[in-house]
Amino acid sequence: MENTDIIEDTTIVSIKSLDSVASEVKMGTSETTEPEGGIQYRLRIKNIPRFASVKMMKDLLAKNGCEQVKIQKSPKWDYCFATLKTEEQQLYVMDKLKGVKLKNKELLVRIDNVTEKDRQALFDKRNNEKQQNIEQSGIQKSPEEMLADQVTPLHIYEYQAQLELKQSGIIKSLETFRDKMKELYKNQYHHSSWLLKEFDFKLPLDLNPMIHSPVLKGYRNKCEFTAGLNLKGEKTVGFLLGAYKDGLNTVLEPDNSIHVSDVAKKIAKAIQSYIRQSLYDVYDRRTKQGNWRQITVRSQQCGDVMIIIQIHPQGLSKEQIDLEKATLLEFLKTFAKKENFNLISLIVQMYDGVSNGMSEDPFECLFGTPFIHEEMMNCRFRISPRAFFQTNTAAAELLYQKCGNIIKEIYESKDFSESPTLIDMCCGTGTIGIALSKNLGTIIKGVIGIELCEEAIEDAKINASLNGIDNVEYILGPVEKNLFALSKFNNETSGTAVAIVDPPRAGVHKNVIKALRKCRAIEHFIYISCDHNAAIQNFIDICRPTNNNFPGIPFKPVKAVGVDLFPHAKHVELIIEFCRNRENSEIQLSDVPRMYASQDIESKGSNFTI
Ligand SMILES: C[S@@+](CC[C@H](N)C(=O)[O-])C[C@H]1O[C@@H](n2cnc3c(N)ncnc32)[C@H](O)[C@@H]1O
Repeated sequence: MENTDIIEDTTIVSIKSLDSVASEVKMGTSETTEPEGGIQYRLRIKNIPRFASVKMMKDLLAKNGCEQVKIQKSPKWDYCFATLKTEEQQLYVMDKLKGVKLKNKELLVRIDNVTEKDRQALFDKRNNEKQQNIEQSGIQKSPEEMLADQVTPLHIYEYQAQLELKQSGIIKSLETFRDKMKELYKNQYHHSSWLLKEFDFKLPLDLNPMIHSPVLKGYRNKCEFTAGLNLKGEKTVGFLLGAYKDGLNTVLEPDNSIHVSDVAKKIAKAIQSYIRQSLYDVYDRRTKQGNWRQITVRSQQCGDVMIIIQIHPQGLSKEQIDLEKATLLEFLKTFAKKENFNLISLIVQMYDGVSNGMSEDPFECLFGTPFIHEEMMNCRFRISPRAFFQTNTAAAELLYQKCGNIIKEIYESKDFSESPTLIDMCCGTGTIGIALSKNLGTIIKGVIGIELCEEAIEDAKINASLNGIDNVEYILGPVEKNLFALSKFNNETSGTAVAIVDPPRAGVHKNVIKALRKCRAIEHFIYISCDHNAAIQNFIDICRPTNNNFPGIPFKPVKAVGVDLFPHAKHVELIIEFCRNRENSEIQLSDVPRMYASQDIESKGSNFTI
């Protein structure tokens, strides 16, 4: 639900001391403690490329003896902020960055401290600006309509029109991809006849009609609600209207949110009434006061419900916290019984940091098990609180089935001497590998899953045995750092492999694409993207001509299909099947469609633009 452009690294603020100066600098180790005196010791680091990521800046600082500094950077900025806990640390970092260059440009570092008063004034200014913009736009919308536009921006369209909009978004991304490929293959038409083929929409692949979501209302199995104040100043559990960065801090109930399930709405309302009677305030992100922060409800298709309540412990004694937990537990157990839902897991997280969302702080399970289950594709999956699970189970089932059908078609249509190993990259709780292994039988020889989230990997291991899949291996860590899982297939005897890459919105690191290209055992793979626009660069790198940076035989796209997991919202999942592009003989003139044939292919191709 959150929408933040600013990528913020919220890890602890501490500096590794490399010399005697540093050893005098005593660093705190917890990000969660507020800076002394309400001052944020901030450095503005200028002269950096816009594309520099938080990680790149962190690595640069670490290389210069400053480790784990909190960095804020938006992809649009040619600067970033580094926040330190004390003035000493600030001066230390400033000193260390003197004369340091990034991409041949010397960094410009200046102190840009923020006091609590400044921060609140900025918040108020943005809030006023936002209100003025709304007034000036002349569009009179109720707060409920504004919230609906924000969380389900396509809600005003009929479902068919929503699908058409999403399909045209996919076409646009694929056209951008196609145009870029044409540029890259400009003088190498003999390697890219696939770009000349005209499929539907003049795209160089078959784009199938969108697969609809079988459920249009209340489909989300996970909702993150904020505890805050509504427009009347009453404690409310629901969605934040607008974004905090715009100075907005109002929370509205999810009653009219079409994608929220009935059970999640009921739970939000019940916890709201509980909080309204509580002596403790909701957490105010402007003043950083208050206790009730966030309520996450996971309500699975199979009936399992998990509730996670996040509380800021400030001002509360241990006795008060214990009493609150016990009262909450009784309240929610009774409520679940009365409303007849299956409360499987009630979890509390105490979190005193300033960032929003789920933190790394521990969870305490007050009731039931620290996980729930979901059922799909004839399988049962355990899901831990931090593990990713597709938010629309019924539509995710269609997504996985489609991937299964693609693999089935590939391996049944050709005479493959042996079944491939399925490499499930970014496997979450192991859903795709396990579901396909179980449903495709001997077509899949075994599964290797790679995933960043430790809890998800633990779930995946349990899920494999829950579903009787034994030929599995799970690797914990970022895919880009575990590429041995692919390179080990370069051995002649290691057999064949098929990969499914299902990364988060930004796509995968380019080293993953390079490794896929270099992996001799992979002839086909499937890329599932939940942000086709952001994935274009990955698609380009998958198919670009071979060079020193991108070795290996390039792939070409074969077919694509959108699967709508998010009715009323803008996102859509896009599946693209890629296969190795083994053409290396010059294409025949007769292969060139008429629109290109008029150009002089024989004239060395240098002017020939595909
Ligand atoms: C879109 S989800 C897909 C999960 C799974 N395939 C499914 O369908 O449930 C992306 C997953 O990638 C994981 N992830 C994010 N960055 C990663 C990385 N660099 N390496 C490995 N996994 C990553 C996330 O934790 C998340 O579980």
